[in-house]
Amino acid sequence: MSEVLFREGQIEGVQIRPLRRFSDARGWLVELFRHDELVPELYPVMAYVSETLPGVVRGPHEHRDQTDYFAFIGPGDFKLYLWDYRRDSPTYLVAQKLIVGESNAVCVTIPPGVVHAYKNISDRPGLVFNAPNRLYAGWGKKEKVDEIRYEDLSDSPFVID
Ligand SMILES: Cc1cn([C@H]2C[C@H](O)[C@@H](COP(=O)(O)OP(=O)(O)O[C@H]3O[C@H](C)C(=O)[C@H](O)[C@H]3O)O2)c(=O)[nH]c1=O
Repeated sequence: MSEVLFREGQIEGVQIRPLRRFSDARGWLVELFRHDELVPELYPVMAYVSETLPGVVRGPHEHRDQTDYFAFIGPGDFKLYLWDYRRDSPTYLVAQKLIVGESNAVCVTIPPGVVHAYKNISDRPGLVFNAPNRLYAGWGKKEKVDEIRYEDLSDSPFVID
């Protein structure tokens, strides 16, 4: 599989939007998503938060049908890796990397077929919020999970540096 070669660029259909931190004497507040800023197809149907320990990577994964809506707001900074693996995409085989989180609070929508992973590059546990447009394992958790996992692929083209 290592013969797959990616070039760096911006991936079609991935949206990266800054999140505004409303800070005051009490602390801060960040809006995570609003239906008036999303197309209906991307309206979240569930949300979860995960903690990732320093130096740890989650992914690479892709979804067949689900769009992920990640919000990286801290604590912690992450290196986010994206690889366009959609044969019908104008940016097929484009890879994109960015630093997100405490130092760059953003939300990122990742369409199906875009392989993704993130690594906590901080020296403390980091949090990531996700509000996807599909239910994990379907209604009542009775369906197959919509994900293709590449973590254990030998000679993987999805390189985490
Ligand atoms: C996503 C999810 C997971 N789980 C359970 C299943 C496992 O027992 C446990 C950890 O889930 P998983 O191993 O799938 O987590 P990661 O492999 O780190 O995947 C995560 O990070 C990568 C980068 C992603 O893109 C995924 O969307 C995100 O789930 O939580 C649930 O019960 N509900 C959920 O919605």
